[in-house]
Amino acid sequence: MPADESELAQEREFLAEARSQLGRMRDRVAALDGQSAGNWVSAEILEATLARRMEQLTDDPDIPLFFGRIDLAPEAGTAGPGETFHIGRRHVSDPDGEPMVVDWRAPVSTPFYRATPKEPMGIAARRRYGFARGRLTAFEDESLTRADRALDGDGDGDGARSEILEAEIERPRTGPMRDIVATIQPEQDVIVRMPLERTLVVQGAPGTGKTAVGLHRAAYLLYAHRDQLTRRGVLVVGPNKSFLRYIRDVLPALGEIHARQATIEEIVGDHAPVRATEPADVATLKGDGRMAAVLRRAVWSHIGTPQDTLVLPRGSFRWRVPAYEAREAVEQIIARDVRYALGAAQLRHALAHRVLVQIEETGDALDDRAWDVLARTKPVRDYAAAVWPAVEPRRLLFRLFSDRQFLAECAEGILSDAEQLLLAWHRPPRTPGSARWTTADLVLLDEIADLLDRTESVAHIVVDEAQDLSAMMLRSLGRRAATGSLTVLGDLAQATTPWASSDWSDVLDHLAKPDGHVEQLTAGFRVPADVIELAARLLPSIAPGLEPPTAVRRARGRLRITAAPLGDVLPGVTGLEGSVGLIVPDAALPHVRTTLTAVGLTFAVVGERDDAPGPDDAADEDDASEFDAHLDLVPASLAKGLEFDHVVLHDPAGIVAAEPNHATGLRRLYVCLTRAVTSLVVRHDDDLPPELGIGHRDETLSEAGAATTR
Ligand SMILES: Nc1ncnc2c1ncn2[C@@H]1O[C@H](COP(=O)(O)OP(=O)(O)OP(=O)(O)O)[C@@H](O)[C@H]1O
Repeated sequence: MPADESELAQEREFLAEARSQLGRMRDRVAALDGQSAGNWVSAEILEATLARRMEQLTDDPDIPLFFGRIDLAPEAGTAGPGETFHIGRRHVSDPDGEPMVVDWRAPVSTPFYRATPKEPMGIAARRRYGFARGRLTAFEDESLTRADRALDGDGDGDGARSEILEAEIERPRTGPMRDIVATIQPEQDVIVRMPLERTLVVQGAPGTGKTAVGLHRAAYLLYAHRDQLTRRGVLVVGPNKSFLRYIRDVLPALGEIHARQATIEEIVGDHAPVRATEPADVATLKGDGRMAAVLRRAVWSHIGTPQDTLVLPRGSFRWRVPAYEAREAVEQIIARDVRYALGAAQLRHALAHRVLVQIEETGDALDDRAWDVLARTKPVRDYAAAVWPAVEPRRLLFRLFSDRQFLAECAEGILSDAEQLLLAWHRPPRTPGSARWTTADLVLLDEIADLLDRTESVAHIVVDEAQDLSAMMLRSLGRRAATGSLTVLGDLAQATTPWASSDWSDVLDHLAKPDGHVEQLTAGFRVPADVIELAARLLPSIAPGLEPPTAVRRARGRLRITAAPLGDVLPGVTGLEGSVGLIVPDAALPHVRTTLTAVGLTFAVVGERDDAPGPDDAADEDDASEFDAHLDLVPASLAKGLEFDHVVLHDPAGIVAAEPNHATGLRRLYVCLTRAVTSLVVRHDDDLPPELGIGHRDETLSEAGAATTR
């Protein structure tokens, strides 16, 4: 048997042994009894821990148990080889507790991702494994010792190109997003393993792995700070529900099921259901950071100045707190800058305390309970409520939008008259209950709720496509990470909302994390060079300071620009291996759907399930996803974050025109152009936007209907 063959056989044996040890670990956990804990609380915790452990130990035969190996450099003065570690998705140990596979997140695994010949990090060699359906089929060794590499003639390089890595990068895409745990690149790994306390922004061009890195960072943090993060929570925020369905398998595949994945609408959705949309200028103003000051004023404007004496009858006595003392108490509480609702409670206690002191002066000794009892008496409650009335978020926002005088008082010096006019309802609903709230309203309700009562903070939030969030949306996330940190992912060139950010330091300010810092990713793992080159022509118009990604895919891709009818273009694409996305202007969806049906193609429509009747969760728990279809029909507004092996982009001019202004339209087009992994067909009837620099429609048309084919 050749050396490689016998080595492969040994590795297969090792894999089989590791699998059986994983089975043993699982059996052991299954035999443990959660009820053996001392009391019901610890029993419940133990049962949950055991259940999680069982999930982590589940062996999926299609998922390789390990994907890499590092051979430590022998210690100085020792003769034999150094220790070796197999790196995998989870830890597997033998019956003596010795590790057979180490978790990719363990510190010992770091050199697998980061070591280079220049910085070998104590390892002599790195091995990568090739798998086909869970079966080990190949391995590839890379020496990191200078002596070996000098013999190969590349002693100073940063690392050899790995065929296994390339195969992974080039693999045809099918189904929802997958993890990249076997091939995380050094600059990505640095971000993944940043300390938990660090809030960071990851700016990166399309396909540079921002989403992948953000999710792996969540998995890493859950591993490195297991107790804290499972107790306090991890939140992954995505731009829409179909995107969340696209990424939902990544964390579970990494053994992590305890992160909540939600859209911003879902996060603020507890306050009221969204029942309306509104013009972009109104929504933009509602998302402006100045609204925070308006709302603060609106909430605190409720506090009145005590004018009367509080009279508290108790037995045959009538205790009194004069108005000036009550005023003093109110001022002191306001100066403490507490939340509004807490302030109300403190006022009750301050008034009660003044009564308590008078009672004690008569020689009666009272304890703290008496203080509480006094604070809860009706005269104290009524007096405090009159001075510091309860505020309900919906009622307050209802009043702000329907009472011009009140709005003017709250917005004076903050919003112009024209802006106030924009906010005011012209035909106010009759009651707060009948108001048709918009998403921007819900975000304002969330701000009000936080002015009243502190919002609970989770330990870490990963926010994707963050460039699209308004200042007020960012504030709502920032407050949910007030005692935690965030990983903010985005690309300013892909900003497509009217309220989007154009500067990451503003984003950090709105998140209340001004010390956060910005990392950049530049290597593009998705979009082939020819497609990037086309999309990058838009950059000077949409984001002058930003660079296109550097394509790491070896294939330059296929790019075709044609005016041939859609029905003629599609059959040539749908027959190809890998997923196909047909991206169309939202308004063209019904018409294109009819065309697809007419030519007999089977397809799924991205986002369609969001409109389906019934509870959202039912749709989400349903296993099938639109991303399991071979052909997806994608409204341009939902293309962000997705990728397909082959993309047909229908009617670019229509995609641009659908946005409120040309710059946003071009950014939407940039997003749509950068979804392709292997091939892109741009199909158009109208002239292409001049920024693409392709010239007139006639020039792009060849007789065959495919002028630009590379
Ligand atoms: N290190 C890597 N190894 C292999 N594939 C990778 C790597 N990094 C990223 N990818 C792949 O590149 C593709 C793009 O990644 P991802 O969607 O995370 O990029 P993005 O920067 O979020 O893109 P966009 O800005 O378009 O949302 C995915 O298929 C991902 O699996």
